Amino acid sequence: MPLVNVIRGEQVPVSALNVRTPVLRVPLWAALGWQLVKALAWLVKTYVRLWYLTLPATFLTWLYLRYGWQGLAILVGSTAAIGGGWWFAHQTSCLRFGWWPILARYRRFVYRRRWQAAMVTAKLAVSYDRHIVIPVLKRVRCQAGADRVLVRMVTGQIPDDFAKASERLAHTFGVRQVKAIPGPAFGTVVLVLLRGDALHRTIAPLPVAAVPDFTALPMGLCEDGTVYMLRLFGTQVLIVGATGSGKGSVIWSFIRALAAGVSTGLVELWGIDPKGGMELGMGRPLFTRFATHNFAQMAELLEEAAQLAQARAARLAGETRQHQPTQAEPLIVLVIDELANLTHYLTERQLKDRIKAALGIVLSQGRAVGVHVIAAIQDPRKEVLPARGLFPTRIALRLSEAAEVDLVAGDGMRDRGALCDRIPQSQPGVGYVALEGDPTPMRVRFSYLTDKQIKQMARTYGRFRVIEGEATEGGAA
Ligand SMILES: Nc1ncnc2c1ncn2[C@@H]1O[C@H](COP(=O)(O)OP(=O)(O)OP(=O)(O)O)[C@@H](O)[C@H]1O
Repeated sequence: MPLVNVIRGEQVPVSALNVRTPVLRVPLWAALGWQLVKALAWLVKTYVRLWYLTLPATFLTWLYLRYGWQGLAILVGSTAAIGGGWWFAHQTSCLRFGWWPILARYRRFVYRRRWQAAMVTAKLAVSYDRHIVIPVLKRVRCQAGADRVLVRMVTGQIPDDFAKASERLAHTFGVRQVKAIPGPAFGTVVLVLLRGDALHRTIAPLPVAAVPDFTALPMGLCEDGTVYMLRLFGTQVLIVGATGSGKGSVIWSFIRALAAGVSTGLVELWGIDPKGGMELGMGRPLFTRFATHNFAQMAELLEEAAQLAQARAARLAGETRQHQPTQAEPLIVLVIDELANLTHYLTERQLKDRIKAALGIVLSQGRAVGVHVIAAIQDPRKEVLPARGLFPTRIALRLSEAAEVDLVAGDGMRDRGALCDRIPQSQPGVGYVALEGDPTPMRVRFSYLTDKQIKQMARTYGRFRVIEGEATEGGAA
């Protein structure tokens, strides 16, 4: 039997004052004296612990007693003037070192008040050896639209326990969403409590970089206000979303990020739009190859891409692990809208098999040799898209069922906060992505290009095209 049991966490007393049946008869004055000493000790402890409240209160009381109301008025006025001056002179530092820390103190106080009840009702309190132990609220940091609460978990808990209770916690603390991410040290978890919504407005098209960075293509905005960058090197991209979820905006944000590369010949876009060119048609001059009606031609296009990937792989084997695009050997990107038309709905069996085989080769061998696929699909089920596992990067937009989320984003992602089935229809272009090195999904909104902006982009950056097998030189649509 261990001498001492170590259980990290905070013990919840049964009540503030515990009275036991006396074993020894203690005189009343001694009992009262002891309680008085305890009360004094508690007062001193609280005074020191809440120094950020007690010290200013002491100072204000002294100021009032010494100088009266004038003293207080001068202090409040000069503090407001300094704060206002700082705000107008340098807003970022004012927020970072002035406002956020003050707000964090206040929020810590608010969370602390509800902490015990929240942990117990969210089933995050642990009962051990007749004691109730709850996670410890360690620190609160505020930032625009979100609070980050560092929590030390009770021994035996893992961040996923908090992820599973995130919805309860969101309701308890009155915030829009709670995300649980592993903390900086073992045994800790960071709860990100999201308040406002940086994504409620449509995101305008982002600037086009003169030379695209294939490791960081700007696509839209993350909910923490940063730009969402997609890494294309080494991956294939699948976009999944119900009808009207904004799959088109992901495709066009992506094409825009590559547009300068298209005009300089560093990138070739090959478009496959089985819906008759409804989606990609507006940007035709950007595409080197384009197939919209003829499925045989789509199969040929995919087979050509597969051969290219195999040839490049054979040539580069042992030389490099990542192909670097040049004008002589550009990066090929197959843009496929409504992939299910090729892999599932197509009735001609032979053609379907050819397409599946070629797609499998491109997806598996093209990643490292500069032959990439970005494909959109509505239905993520395995029978609709058998090659789903060959897309390392998945973008999950609004989905109709909760069960689809893990199919698309990965196991446990819904529990970790990818609430794709909760995205309102009024927010097209909003979805969840996994960022590198972060197991929790990030909510993003992709930039939206109007038809006019797409045509304008095609005129500016379009180069040449081969449509349904016929070559047509020249940029203008
Ligand atoms: N990122 C976005 N920001 C704001 N509005 C958007 C965004 N994306 C799409 N929309 C709006 O939502 C509508 C539907 O979008 P879109 O047609 O791209 O969806 P979809 O997923 O491609 O649908 P479908 O599967 O039917 O083709 C658009 O007409 C547009 O008005």
